[in-house]
Amino acid sequence: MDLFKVLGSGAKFNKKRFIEDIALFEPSNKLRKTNDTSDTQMDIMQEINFFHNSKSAIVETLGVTKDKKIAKDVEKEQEEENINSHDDGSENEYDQVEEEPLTKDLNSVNDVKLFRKRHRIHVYGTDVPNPFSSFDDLESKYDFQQYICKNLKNSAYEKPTPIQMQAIPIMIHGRDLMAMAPTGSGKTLAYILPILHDLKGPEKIGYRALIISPTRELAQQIYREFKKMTIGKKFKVCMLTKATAATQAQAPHLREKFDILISTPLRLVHAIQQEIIELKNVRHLILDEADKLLELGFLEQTDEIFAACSNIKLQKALFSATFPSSVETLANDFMKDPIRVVIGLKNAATETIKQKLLYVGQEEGKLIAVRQLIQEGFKPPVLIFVQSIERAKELFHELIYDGINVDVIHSERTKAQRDSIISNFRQGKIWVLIATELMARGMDFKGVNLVINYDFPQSVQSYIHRIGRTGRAGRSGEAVTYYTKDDAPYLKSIVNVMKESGCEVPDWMLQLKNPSKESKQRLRKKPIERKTIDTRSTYDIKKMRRKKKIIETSKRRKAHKLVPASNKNEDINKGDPLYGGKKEKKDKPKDDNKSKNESKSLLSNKKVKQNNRNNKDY
Ligand SMILES: Nc1ncnc2c1ncn2[C@@H]1O[C@H](COP(=O)(O)OP(=O)(O)OP(=O)(O)O)[C@@H](O)[C@H]1O
Repeated sequence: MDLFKVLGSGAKFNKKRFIEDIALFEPSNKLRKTNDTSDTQMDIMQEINFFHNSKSAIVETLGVTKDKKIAKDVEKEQEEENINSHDDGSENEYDQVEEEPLTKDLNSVNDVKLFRKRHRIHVYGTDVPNPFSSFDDLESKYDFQQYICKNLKNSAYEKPTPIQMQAIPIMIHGRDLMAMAPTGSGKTLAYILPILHDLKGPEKIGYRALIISPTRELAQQIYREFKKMTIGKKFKVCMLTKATAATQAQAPHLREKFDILISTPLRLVHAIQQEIIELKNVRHLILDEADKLLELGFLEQTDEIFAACSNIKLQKALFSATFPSSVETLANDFMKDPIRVVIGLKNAATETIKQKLLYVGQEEGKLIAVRQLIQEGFKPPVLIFVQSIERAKELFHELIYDGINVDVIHSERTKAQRDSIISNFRQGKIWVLIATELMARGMDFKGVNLVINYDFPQSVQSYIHRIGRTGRAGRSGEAVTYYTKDDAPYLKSIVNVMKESGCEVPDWMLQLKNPSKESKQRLRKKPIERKTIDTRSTYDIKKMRRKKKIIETSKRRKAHKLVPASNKNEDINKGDPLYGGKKEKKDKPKDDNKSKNESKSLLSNKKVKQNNRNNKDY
């Protein structure tokens, strides 16, 4: 078999020119056919069918209709469906058999065990409350208020997703929770519903629930979800912005009117330090994208927020699609008798995403591959991830002349620009959106068909979250990751994720060496240096560079006075509008009620510091 054909599918390359690169990837033993059969994929897909799609839909998702065995299975399934369907419109037997445990009360230990197994719910901890199986249970078993059930019905969600089935009862029972579930599997609703149930109604005693998100864009999305779910109840939900903080600073009496607060860490810390926000009544503290918020760069701020939440009855819940083991250890340290829930496999990609790795030779090959895709025709919307703001701008300047509706989003764009881009992308006005890591976490763009990792991701976690912008809520999606010979040492990390999520991976890739811990850490700290994305003449490039250098030097001079050194390279941090602002003098908030247990600082813990230094999973 021609190895280069395998490596270069999707882009045209000069084989002679890349002869050295080919040698780089050629394994010593002969290529063998992949071991991954479509059967295995099908089994996995059926097991993780969170949104209860039919078998034929799964086949469509996998794109394996040509596989004879599966095609036969589908045919059989359809035949069975036809046989079992009744003219009177009653449910067919096939559905009843499949759905039996879903509609049954989960009374016995065995029922619960079977139910969890079927939905790939893994629980760790003591006295774990039973999951629930249908949204009707919320009203009948847990006494949820009418308005919540009505809003749920209006959202047209038929059934809870596995994370909702298990996380909601845990939160209702007041337990601390660490919840890990795939991207796009409904984690937001899994914490919104129990919070609303517990708060009952507006109380005018100040914030009682606090949700922290690493980016302003995700915070806005969460805010919208809360607004949707609180229709019919006069809850006051606040998204902390410069404007809302200023209003509350000027009119302290307004603060008590609010019930729920959503914020990015920096914005909130700023408000705490200025004594604009009181968190002593907060009963629910949620960290969305918790592993990001517990990483160095955010940890200091998260710690300060924890310290300000002084209520002894504080319930802490962490949600993410990924939890490196170091973060899990840290979380275990500050949570009280927590329950850990894992849906499916730990740190895995969503299985409805068809993942591909594409060898592009040199940097220039990436642009060729993108242009080829454009020429061949693609199905928008498409998200393209690059590793830096600079490269996002460069790629944008290249693609703007390609006759497609393309835009670029990163933290250097104004808030108004970012809001308008997100809205236009959602409405389909932008076909291709070039983005930095800022967009990788939590953003719910329902119809994204394709994610392109133009630049190889700096960690497995980044890969999982980036590609997780497609294939959401049970939909299918595609993700392509371009790689050059510089990325080759890290390839195996992504191959492992692909393999685990049931994607076909050629045998030679499976035989690659895993990158060392040290090299993974190095990559995480600093991206690979790459050639500028530019097809202009050398003369033009030099001229531009000179101009840019002058502008940058002047900018740097100004910024140096303002930006805290620790945050300079964190694009995701810049998502917080406070980023780049003057760092406030740190006065810990005064908290007379603070219990010994609750005031334990995350940073004062030696083990925590060590864990953060040895972030092993990257
Ligand atoms: N029970 C449900 N049935 C169908 N769709 C649902 C259900 N619950 C939530 N959704 C939808 O699924 C989509 C993904 O939800 P959400 O954004 O909460 O995912 P997530 O798990 O937080 O993903 P990420 O890890 O990327 O942040 C949303 O569009 C949401 O409206």
